Amino acid sequence: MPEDSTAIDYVMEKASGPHFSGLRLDGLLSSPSKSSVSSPSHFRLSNSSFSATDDPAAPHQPFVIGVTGGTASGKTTVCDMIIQQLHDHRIVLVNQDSFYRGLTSEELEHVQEYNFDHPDAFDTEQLLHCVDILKSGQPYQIPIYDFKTHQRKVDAFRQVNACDVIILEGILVFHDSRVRDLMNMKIFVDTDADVRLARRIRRDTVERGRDVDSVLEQYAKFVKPAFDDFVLPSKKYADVIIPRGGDNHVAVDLIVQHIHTKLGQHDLCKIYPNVFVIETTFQIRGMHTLIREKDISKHDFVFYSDRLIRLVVEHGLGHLPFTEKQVVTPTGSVYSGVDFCKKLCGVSVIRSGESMENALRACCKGIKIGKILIHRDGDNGMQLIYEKLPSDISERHVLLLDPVLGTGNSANQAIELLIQKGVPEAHIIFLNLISAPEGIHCVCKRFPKLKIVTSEIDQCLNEEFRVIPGLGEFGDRYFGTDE
Ligand SMILES: Nc1ncnc2c1ncn2[C@@H]1O[C@H](COP(=O)(O)OP(=O)(O)O)[C@@H](O)[C@H]1O
Ligand SMILES: Nc1ccn([C@@H]2O[C@H](COP(=O)(O)O)[C@@H](O)[C@H]2O)c(=O)n1
Ligand SMILES: [Mg+2]
Repeated sequence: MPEDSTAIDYVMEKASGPHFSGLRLDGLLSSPSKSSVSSPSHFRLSNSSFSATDDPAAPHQPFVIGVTGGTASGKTTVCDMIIQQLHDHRIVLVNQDSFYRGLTSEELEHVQEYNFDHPDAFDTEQLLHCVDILKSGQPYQIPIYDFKTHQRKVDAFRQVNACDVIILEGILVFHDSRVRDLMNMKIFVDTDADVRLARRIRRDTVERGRDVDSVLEQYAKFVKPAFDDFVLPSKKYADVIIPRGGDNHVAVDLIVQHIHTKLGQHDLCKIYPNVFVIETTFQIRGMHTLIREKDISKHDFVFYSDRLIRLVVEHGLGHLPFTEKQVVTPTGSVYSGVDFCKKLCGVSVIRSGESMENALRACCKGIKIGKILIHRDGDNGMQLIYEKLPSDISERHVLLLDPVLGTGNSANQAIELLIQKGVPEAHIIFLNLISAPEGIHCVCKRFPKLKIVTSEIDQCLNEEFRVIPGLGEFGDRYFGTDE
């Protein structure tokens, strides 16, 4: 909607700007703000609030973030920003509003007298139950609340599934200690009361079917007193206070960074249980450092790539089924061991996948290796050009070889072909050195039963669909065609 410079909230937004001195991080950042003398820190990150994920005994507990603040302070806006920036994680937003009790017909007749800002207006037991269920890894059907009718929808729900991060947002989520105690991080969105009132007038008249008089009346009678009685006193529980809500990009970025750190680097493995990143060591990091350097010699690039490929191949082979086998040792004793899976083949995606064939041959004597060539036709349109696969491939486990997983489009095309040839999805292991998160999402969403084994997950793809930081065109560097 275009900004109307005469609208009351536009005037208030503009007026509020200079009154805030920005953010302060205790012990990390400080601003010469005048507020530092008289008020508590505007922005505080507390380490103690991350006990759930710090506890190694509870590695799969979702990280719970509570977001509160007065009405129209920008809670939902801040949550949306966090969700957008934490795109690598499975996140669910649970709004306290969804747990408003539906009004009885008698209450509806006197709706102007109903206090929607009092803790009793919410079914907090049900909210607690919802978070409990989500924390146990099960889905939950969240009610859908209608602010126009003051009722919940009778037979419609919003299903939310198990997740890594739960964001719990609402005016009174810090009020009840049982709800507060569920949270690993507590955020208070702190926006001037006059800005909030202006926003609320606009929102409630545009979206919630109210007229200006009723909004002002409700505000004076219930909203403001409840803010003073319940919301503002809960500010003391906050780990992070965000002045100016969604306008405060610096604060939101810092929060997101902090959550990223607390969740660890390979959360994609938690999202997709079939993604395996080989355990990192300084040797592995050292080899990655070498092959990623743009000026490394071709010889060294090949040497260290081969070493890494060998590790990925060995790790991938570890995911194959085996049968038990006993042998007699030269001492005459019996050793109870296992026998390798015999029905196996490799398939390399030409050309860079061919760089992985030698490592596979070195590990699996006489292994059959097929080939697939996919032509990149625009950004998404992949075209299969050539395939040569073992005729009995449907009976084999397949190690699909491609050193870099970028968008996932060509990988999906190759996997699709293998499935068409009768290979069960669960019999495919996709091996690569470097994966982009976008590629992992793309492949795992479409083929959840397939396994991916990689040695590092990179940050992202850039606008040209290249992996960042990545290592450039692997095939050109490996086969020396970039010179
Ligand atoms: N920084 C901002 N500048 C202008 N308008 C905003 C800003 N943040 C939120 N709004 C608007 O104010 C209203 C209330 O914001 P919202 O995020 O829904 O607040 P809350 O969830 O705290 O009630 C919404 O209509 C939203 O579009
Ligand atoms: N039927 C209802 C239910 C709630 N409200 C008001 O909503 C506010 C909470 O939502 P925010 O997005 O603003 O946090 C709260 O202040 C209630 O007054 C309502 O008006 N009608
Ligand atoms: Mg909201």
